[in-house]
Amino acid sequence: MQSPLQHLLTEISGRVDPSECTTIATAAAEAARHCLEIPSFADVAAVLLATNVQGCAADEDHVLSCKQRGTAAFGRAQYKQAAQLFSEATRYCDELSSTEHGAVLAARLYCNRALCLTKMQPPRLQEAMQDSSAAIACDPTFPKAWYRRACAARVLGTVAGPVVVQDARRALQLLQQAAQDTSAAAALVAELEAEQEASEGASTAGGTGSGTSNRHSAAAPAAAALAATAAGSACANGRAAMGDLAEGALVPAGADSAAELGVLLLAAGQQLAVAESAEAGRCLVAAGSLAAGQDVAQDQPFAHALTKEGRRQVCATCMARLADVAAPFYCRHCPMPSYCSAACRAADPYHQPGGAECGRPWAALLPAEALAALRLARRTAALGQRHPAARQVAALGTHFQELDPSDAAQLAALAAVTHATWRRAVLESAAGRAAAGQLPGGAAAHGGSAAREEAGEEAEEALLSCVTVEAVLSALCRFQINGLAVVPSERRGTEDRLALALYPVASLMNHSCLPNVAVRFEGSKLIVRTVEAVPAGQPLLHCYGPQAGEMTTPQRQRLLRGQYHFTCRCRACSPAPGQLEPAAAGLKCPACGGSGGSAGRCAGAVQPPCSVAAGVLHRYQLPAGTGACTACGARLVMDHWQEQQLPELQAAAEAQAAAVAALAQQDRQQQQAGPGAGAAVQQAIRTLRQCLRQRQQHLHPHNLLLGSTHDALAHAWHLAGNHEAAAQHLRHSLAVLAHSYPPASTAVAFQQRQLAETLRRAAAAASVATAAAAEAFLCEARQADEAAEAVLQLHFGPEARDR
Ligand SMILES: C[S@@+](CC[C@H](N)C(=O)[O-])C[C@H]1O[C@@H](n2cnc3c(N)ncnc32)[C@H](O)[C@@H]1O
Repeated sequence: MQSPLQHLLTEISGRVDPSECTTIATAAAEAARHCLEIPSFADVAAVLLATNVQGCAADEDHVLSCKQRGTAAFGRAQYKQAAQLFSEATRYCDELSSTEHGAVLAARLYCNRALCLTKMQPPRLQEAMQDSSAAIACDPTFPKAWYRRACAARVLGTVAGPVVVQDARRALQLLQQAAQDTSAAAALVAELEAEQEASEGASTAGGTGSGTSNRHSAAAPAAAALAATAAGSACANGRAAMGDLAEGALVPAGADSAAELGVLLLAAGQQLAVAESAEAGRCLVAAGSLAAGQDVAQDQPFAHALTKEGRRQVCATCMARLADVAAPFYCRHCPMPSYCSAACRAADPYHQPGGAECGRPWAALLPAEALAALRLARRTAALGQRHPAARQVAALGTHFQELDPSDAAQLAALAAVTHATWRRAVLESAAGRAAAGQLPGGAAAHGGSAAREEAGEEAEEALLSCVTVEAVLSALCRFQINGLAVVPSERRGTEDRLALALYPVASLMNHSCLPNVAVRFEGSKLIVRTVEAVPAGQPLLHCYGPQAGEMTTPQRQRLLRGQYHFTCRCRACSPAPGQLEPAAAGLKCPACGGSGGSAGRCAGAVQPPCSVAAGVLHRYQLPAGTGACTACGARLVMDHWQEQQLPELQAAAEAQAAAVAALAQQDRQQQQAGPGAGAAVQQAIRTLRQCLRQRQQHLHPHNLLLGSTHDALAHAWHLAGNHEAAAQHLRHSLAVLAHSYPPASTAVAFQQRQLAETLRRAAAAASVATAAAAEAFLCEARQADEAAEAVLQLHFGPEARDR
C-alpha cells in the first residue's frame, strides 16, 4: 500500500502534463503549481513537519532515567554502558530547559562520560578530552571539566605542557571561587608545574635524552589540535568536515574552467588531469603513468544525505562508524542525527539547533535522494559561483531531456514536494524563534559555535529566495547521474547504502564494466585506487553498476542506457566473437540433449527469444535472447521451453529462496544456541539438492545460478557441521564464478577466502579421515588465501585483511 507521501507524489506526477516536461524549468513550474493546489499536500506537510512526533519531541523522563542508570552503571564499574547512558541523556537536555539549566546539565553529563572513558580498558583518553572540551563549551564555569581535561591530557602525554597547566589552574581557581574542595586540583597544579620546570630546564640545557623533554617537544602541534577541538572546529576523526576547500582555493568568477578544475584536482591527487571526448564528455585521466595498486585520488562529498541504514550506523557529518565510537554525540534537541564527536556535531551545516531540519521528521521521511538534492542545491547557492567545487558540480550533466516524460514528471513532483516542505520548515523555525524572542541562530549554549549557527541560519533564510524548485529538480537529476552510494567496502548491496553523496572530483570519472580503478570509502572520504597500470593520458574508469560477470552485456547496457544515458562500448561490452558470455545466463544447447557437450556434440549456450523473469536463468530479469545456440546455432524448442524447462526452473528458484530463508533463520538460532543440525537444515539440504538437479538438467554448466545453489548448499552443510561437504560445493561455485568474472575480480577473491576458511574448518574437524587429509586441506586453503590476498591487496591496499 502506498504511504500518504507516495500517494501525493503519484497524484502530482499524474497531473503534470508530459508536454511540459521538455525542460527542467517548465517541468518544475508545472509540478510546483500542482503541489500547492492539491489539498493532500497540507496533510502530508503536517506529518512531515510535526514537532511532537515520538523521537522528535523532548522526553524529560527518558533523560532523567538515562542519567540515573548511567550513574548506577558507573557505580558497578560498567563504564562502557555508563558512557552510553550518559550519551543518551545528553539528547534533549537543552531543549528541556531551553535555558542555562540545560547547558549546565549537559556539562555534567559530558564530564561524567569523560570519567567513564578514562576508566575503560584501555582508557579512551582522546575521547575523554573531547568530552571535557564539550563540557567546557557548555559550561565554562564547571571546574571538574577543566580538571578532567588536564588529567586526560597529562596521561595522554601528547599535549604541550602549558595548555595542561592552564586547564589545571583554571579548575583550581573555579573551585576556590566556589569554596569547594581544592586538594586534588592543587596537587595536580603543583605536579604539573614541577614537571614543566624540569622540562624547561632540560631543554635549556640542550638535553634531548629526557623522556619529558621529548614528550613536550613532540606535542606542540597536538596542543594546537586540542585547542581547535575545544573550539569545535576540527573533526575528531581527523577527517575534514564535508568538502570544505581552503579559502585559497577560491578563484575569481569567470576564470578559465581548466584553472578551476586544476585547483580541485590538485587537492584530490597529484597525478590527475581531465580530458574530454565527443563520445563520453569529460573524464578523469592519469597525468603520468600510474602503477597498479596505488591510491591515486581522494575526495570529500560536496553534498550528502544519510539513508535510514546510515542514520543508524554512521556519524551524520564525517560518516565514521558509530560502532567504533565509545560515546556518540546527539543533537540535544532531537535524536535525528548522531555524531562521532562534538566537533562533528558543531560542523553539521544542515542540522543546527532551532534550524529547519531539527526537531521535525521531514528530513528522515523524505527519500534520501530528495534530501541529498536539496542540500546540493542549497550548498551550490550558498557558495555561489566563486567556489570551484560549486562551479564543477553545477556543470555536471542532468540528461533531463533524455528522460522518459513520466520519469521526468515523477522527479519534478519529488522536487516540488521537497522544496515546499523545506520552505515551510525554514519559515516555521524562523517564526518559532521570533516568538521565543531568540536571535537567529538560537540560544548561545548549544555546544557549537554560536557565531557559526547564526551564520548558518541566516544563510538558510536568505537561501529561500535563490533555491527554487527548478534548482532542486536540476540537483535531483545531477545526483541521479553523478552521485554515488556510500557503502561499507566489504558489502555492496543496495540494502547496504549508508549515504548518497556527490563528489566533485570523482564525479568526473567515466564508466567501464571492466574498470581500471576501484573506489572505496573511509568514512565520507572516497579513495580511488588503480587495480591495473594506467598509462599517462589514459582515463581512470570505475564501474557505475554491476561489473562484467555480474550481468550479461545486454543487461548492463540496458541498465547504463536507462540510468546514465549512454551506450557502453568498454572492452567488456565488445567481447571478441566466439566468447561464451551467454553461458552465464543460458540454457544448455538444445542439440546436445542435456549432455552439455560431454557427448562430444556441443558446449554452446542458448537464451530464449523472449524476456525471462529474474531467478529463472539469472539473478536479474533477462532481455530476449536469440533462441539459437551460441556454438552450433541449434534453435531452442519453444514447446519444451514453455511446458517443461520454464516451470521446472521457476519451481527451483522458489524452492531455493525458501530454503535460503530457512537457513538464515537457522543461522541466527545457531548463533544464539550453538551448533547442531536441526531438522530444518536437513530439509533445506534435501530441497537444495533437488533444486541443483533441476538446474543441472537445464542450465549451461557455467550458469551463475548453479553457483548460487552450490553456495546455498555450502551454507547448509556448514550449519550441519560438515565442512568437507561445504568445501566441495564452494569449489563448484568458484569454478562457475571463474568462468564469468574477469581475472583478478574481487567476487572470485572473496569466494576463495571463504573456501580457505571452510577448508581450515574441515582440517580441524574430528571427522577428518587422516593427518594427510587434513594437511591436504590446509595446503589447498593456503593456496586459496594467497590467490585471494593478491587480488584484495590490489583493490583495498593494506586494509584488505580487515575485509
Ligand atoms: C559521472 S558523469 C562522468 C563525467 C561526465 N563525462 C562529464 O562530462 O561531466 C556520467 C556521465 O558521463 C558519460 N559517460 C560516462 N562513462 C561513459 C562511457 N563509458 N561512454 C560514454 N559516456 C560515458 C555519460 O553521459 C554519463 O551520464
